[in-house]
Amino acid sequence: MSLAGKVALVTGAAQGLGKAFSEALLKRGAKVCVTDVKISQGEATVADFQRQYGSDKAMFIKCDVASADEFERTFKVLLDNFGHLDIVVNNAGILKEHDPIRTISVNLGGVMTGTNLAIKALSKEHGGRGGLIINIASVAGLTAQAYFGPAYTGTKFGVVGFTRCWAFNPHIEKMGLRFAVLCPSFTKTDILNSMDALYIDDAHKLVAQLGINPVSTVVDGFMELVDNEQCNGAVVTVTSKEGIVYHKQPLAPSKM
Ligand SMILES: NC(=O)c1ccc[n+]([C@@H]2O[C@H](COP(=O)([O-])OP(=O)(O)OC[C@H]3O[C@@H](n4cnc5c(N)ncnc54)[C@H](O)[C@@H]3O)[C@@H](O)[C@H]2O)c1
Ligand SMILES: CCCCC/C=C\C=C\[C@H](O)C/C=C\C/C=C\CCCC(=O)O
Repeated sequence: MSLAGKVALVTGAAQGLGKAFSEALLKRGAKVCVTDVKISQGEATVADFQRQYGSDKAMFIKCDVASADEFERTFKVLLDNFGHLDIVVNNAGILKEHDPIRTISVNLGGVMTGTNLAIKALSKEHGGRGGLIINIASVAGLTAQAYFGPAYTGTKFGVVGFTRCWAFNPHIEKMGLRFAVLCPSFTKTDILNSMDALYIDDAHKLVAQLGINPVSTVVDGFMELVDNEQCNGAVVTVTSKEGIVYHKQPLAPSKM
């Protein structure tokens, strides 16, 4: 499916998975707004994208997802430049167990703020064209591990619950919105370099036991969610053992 004419915003996209998701969307014809706290790396990523895909296809905006004001300004600048928005990917995340409050502000607060702003910008009830909100959690958001960060795990469980709850909202259909959650297992990115020393050895042991995703497989899982237009509220894991798998909520939501 072509994404020509679509506009996407991806948070934490200067490097790693966010950069790879952005490039996958660009390859399919979308325009992408790359946002990140890392200014020089974000600008370099966008310069590279502009060389490959066209100067009008990508832009960079510095945005700390933990700052509601900065995030709101980012949506405004994006809409002023690209005119509309169709896909929001709340990807920015950190793994810093020594700072649980910052972990909550970025991993969960950032996803909540980004989702709420996306609902306003995309909703047909607010003058938008409808669209897709993909929130990036982790397998650690579905299954807690014995030797993996509790604060990180708590925020990722939060991302899954928050996003599923929005997907079940009865007004979503008339708003023209679709929600999805991507839950990768260990993936080869720089996030390991930012991990607390306390967890590095255990992370390496888990990786040796369970394997590690190449970024490309996680991108396949991401594009599966972009393309599965019939599916609202999908939660998909990407693991090296099982590949891309859809997960139902353990108990169905109650009906009125
Ligand atoms: N790599 C993995 O093993 C793995 C597995 C499951 C889920 N994830 C999730 O995928 C997402 C991307 O991780 P990654 O592996 O690409 O990590 P990464 O560290 O390579 O990239 C994360 C990006 O987010 C940015 N960022 C950090 N704090 C930010 C903030 N406050 N505002 C805006 N941007 C910010 C960083 O500058 C960086 O560019 C994260 O949410 C992470 O939890 C990663
Ligand atoms: C080279 C090591 C890379 C380490 C990446 C660092 C952080 C990863 C964060 C992920 O969100 C956590 C992922 C997995 C949680 C732990 C184990 C689950 C394993 C499930 C499985 O693959 O079967």
